[in-house]
Amino acid sequence: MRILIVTAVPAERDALLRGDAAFPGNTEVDVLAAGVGPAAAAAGTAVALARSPYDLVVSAGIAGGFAPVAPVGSVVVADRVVAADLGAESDDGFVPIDDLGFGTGVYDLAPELVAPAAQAVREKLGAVSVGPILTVSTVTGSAARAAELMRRHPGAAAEAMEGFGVATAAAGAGVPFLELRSVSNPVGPRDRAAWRIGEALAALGAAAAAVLPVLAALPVLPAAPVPPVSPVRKEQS
Ligand SMILES: O=C(O)c1cccc(C(=O)CC[C@H]2O[C@@H](n3cnc4c(=O)[nH]cnc43)[C@H](O)[C@@H]2O)c1
Repeated sequence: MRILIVTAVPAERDALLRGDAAFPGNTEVDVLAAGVGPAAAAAGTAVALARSPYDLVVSAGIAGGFAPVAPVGSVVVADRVVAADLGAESDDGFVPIDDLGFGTGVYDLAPELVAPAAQAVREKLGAVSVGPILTVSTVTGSAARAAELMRRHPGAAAEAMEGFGVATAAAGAGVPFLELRSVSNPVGPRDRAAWRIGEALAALGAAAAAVLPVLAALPVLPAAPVPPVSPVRKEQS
């Protein structure tokens, strides 16, 4: 089993590398800090997958948590990732890219991965939230925006900036995907004093240490069909 974990920044990567985890001997876990935001995450993941085969891709890092589902210091396992600001504004509100007819902004994750990952975190840390994790390009900074996201995505657990990008690259390669986050701040009014990054990085490392041996012991999920990537050659006139 070869697992690629994609974080945004080196501090997240190092928290994952530090955590002690015992895998079966045939397991390899690589951790890539690909940059902040969905574009950097997608590009970094796609390059890593093009260079080397993996059986599973995990987007991991810190996140904002939606109250009361995911308090600061808690851990979230996504059952769905949503590109929450990919679409169009209109007089009637936000129109998701799915409704525009330009593809999808939603990936539902395999229950065969989500359930054992969540169970592993629950057993080790005592609690876990399972729910949609939103991917945004702009960090939410107001109560109004947080309320709007919760209205559009009932049950949303957390908000971060990379999951959908990593998931898109994984889907493009037919590789199963999971997102694992620890909560560093509440989603809501901007308040840098309220961030608990050290606490969140420690929780991330502990969660990964719990989850990785469980994932490594699972049967490899079959590769999903990949969408075509077919450039068309322009002829000289
Ligand atoms: O300047 C701010 O107000 C601010 C508030 C929260 C996070 C940031 C970041 O620039 C961190 C981006 C980085 O961390 C993840 N992250 C952590 N918390 C959140 C959040 O509330 N909303 C979105 N992303 C968050 C994210 O995945 C990035 O990798 C700045």
